[in-house]
Amino acid sequence: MQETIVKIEGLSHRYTSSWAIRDINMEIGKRGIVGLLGSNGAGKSTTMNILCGALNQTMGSVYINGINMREAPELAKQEIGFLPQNPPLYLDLTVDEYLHYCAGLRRMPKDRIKPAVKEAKERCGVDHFGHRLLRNLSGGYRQRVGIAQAIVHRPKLVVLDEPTNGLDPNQIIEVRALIKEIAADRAVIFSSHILSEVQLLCKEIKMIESGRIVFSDTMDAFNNYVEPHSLIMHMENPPAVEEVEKVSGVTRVEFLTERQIRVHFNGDQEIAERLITASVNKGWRLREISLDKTALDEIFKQLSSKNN
Ligand SMILES: Nc1ncnc2c1ncn2[C@@H]1O[C@H](COP(=O)(O)OP(=O)(O)OP(=O)(O)O)[C@@H](O)[C@H]1O
Repeated sequence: MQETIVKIEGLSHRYTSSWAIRDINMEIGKRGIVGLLGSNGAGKSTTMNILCGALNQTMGSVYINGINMREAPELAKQEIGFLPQNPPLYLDLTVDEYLHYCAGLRRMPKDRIKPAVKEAKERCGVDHFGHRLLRNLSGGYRQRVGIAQAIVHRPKLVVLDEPTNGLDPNQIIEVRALIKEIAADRAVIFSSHILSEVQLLCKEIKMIESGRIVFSDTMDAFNNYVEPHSLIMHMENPPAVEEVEKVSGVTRVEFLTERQIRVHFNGDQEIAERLITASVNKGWRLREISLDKTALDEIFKQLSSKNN
């Protein structure tokens, strides 16, 4: 494995009586985008807030580039850029004023702030908005400024908590491209509750459910793991179960309604073609065939319960 920028050991946090996250361990390399995927309330924000020093954990340790966040928070925070779920944008400041202020907060030497703000604005595509008040920017551009404040001090790690939330589809595409670009020379942690978003952006995935890491591997490994192994067929003239089971690759068939069946299969997804051919040849009058999307939710549930 490449050198690590983040090491988390036995991290647990309790807000009141119940645990929000429990015994989280992870290591993150110095380059590329790692996706933190989990449903609402799974514990993503809690983990990221602790990681960035915005929240003190109940138990466990966080090391950023070898620096213990609890013991030397100011030093550790210099290595991190953070875009929280609700970015702290001061709407009465201009983009320039805001980014200067953020660079100052990160203890950048005064003479380095101006060029750093210029570079961050250019990278995030907001250089022509330097004098504009944040309140007069669209949601997509505000988010770009949010990302600019996260990279202005040239941190080695950028943490983005649901950065595409609330953006329209075009803005999402733009922000995604920007995230890819800034990950070229540093580590980015990207959280989302949308699987497809993580699949598009990330090389590695950590899945968190009910406060625990339930999957941690490469995106390829995850995709192999969660590939659907069943599909749904809707037919006007469905045959007996045994007829469908004769199609090569089919392992099990179950009736969901009078005209709808779930077909479990092994291996290749060309099974759909073979089922369509069988249907045409044998007059099953197929109306619809689709990969079983509920199967994915099922896998998420299994992953969570296995690890609880
Ligand atoms: N300030 C708080 N006080 C008490 N409980 C909290 C607080 N913040 C979060 N929680 C609880 O901790 C658990 C984890 O929440 P967290 O916000 O980390 O999840 P999340 O995965 O980021 O979800 P979301 O995407 O909805 O923000 C949830 O059960 C949540 O209700």
